[in-house]
Amino acid sequence: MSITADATTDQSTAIRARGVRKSFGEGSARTEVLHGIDLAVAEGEFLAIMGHSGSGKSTLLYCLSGMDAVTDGTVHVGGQEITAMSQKDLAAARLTTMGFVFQQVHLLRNLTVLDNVVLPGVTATPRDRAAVVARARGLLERVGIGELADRDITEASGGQLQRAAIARALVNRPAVVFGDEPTGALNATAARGILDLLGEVNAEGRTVVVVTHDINVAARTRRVVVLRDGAVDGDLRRGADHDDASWLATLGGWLTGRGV
Ligand SMILES: Nc1ncnc2c1ncn2[C@@H]1O[C@H](COP(=O)(O)OP(=O)(O)OP(=O)(O)O)[C@@H](O)[C@H]1O
Repeated sequence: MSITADATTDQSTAIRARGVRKSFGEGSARTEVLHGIDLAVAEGEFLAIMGHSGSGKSTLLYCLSGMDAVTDGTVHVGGQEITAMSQKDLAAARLTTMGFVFQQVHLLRNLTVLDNVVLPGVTATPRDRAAVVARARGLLERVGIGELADRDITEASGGQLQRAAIARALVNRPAVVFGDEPTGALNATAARGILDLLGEVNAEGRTVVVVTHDINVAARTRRVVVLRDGAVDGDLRRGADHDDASWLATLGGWLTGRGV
């Protein structure tokens, strides 16, 4: 894998975006959606990206995770410049160092719950199938759906499927987990379970970055970045003196002040 060294990116910085611009379309239809984003996310941080619909949250998440190419600027993940990687190296880096949880779970309908979790594991380490299967079963137990492992995914509820998606995201032990509205399709009880899990994922040292419209999701994180029209409009961290209630209240007032 080609690695572009970056002496100015601290090893403890999980994600570093510099001057990230993203445009869609060609010619007169070309629109710039991200206008030069600078953002550093420390290892182990739990960050929410908020902002109005269309402000560029998902686009930023996709640029930070290499799911989408930037138009200009650089992104480093774990000290490696993903914006300088070949498609092949980027695919390998995404598979082994990043996990993804989306609003709509993209599980394969013709596979069992277990096989969906196993798939990215055996793709990363094809000769390790037995170990991957054992790890996948352990993860399904951990996310509370061990009994569904050998079932068809059509037999699982939305909340159970999202738990499976988290297990799948963790199977290669990624340093960073990205979530795009991970609770957006769930009822309040199922959403709370998923947020508890993401909190645990973060507590075990993984960096977690979620895009959300929901203050209850943001209140679980320790830092909230607000985007407005493709630029960073605010960056708030939970203070050491904040308990859950005062952090939620502070966040609510701060977001209201930004019109979010
Ligand atoms: N593939 C694409 N092609 C063209 N335009 C796009 C594409 N993806 C996003 N956009 C545009 O970029 C802008 C930002 O979209 P994005 O989905 O990042 O916003 P968002 O803040 O995540 O919105 P939402 O909260 O509604 O999901 C929007 O105007 C959207 O129409």
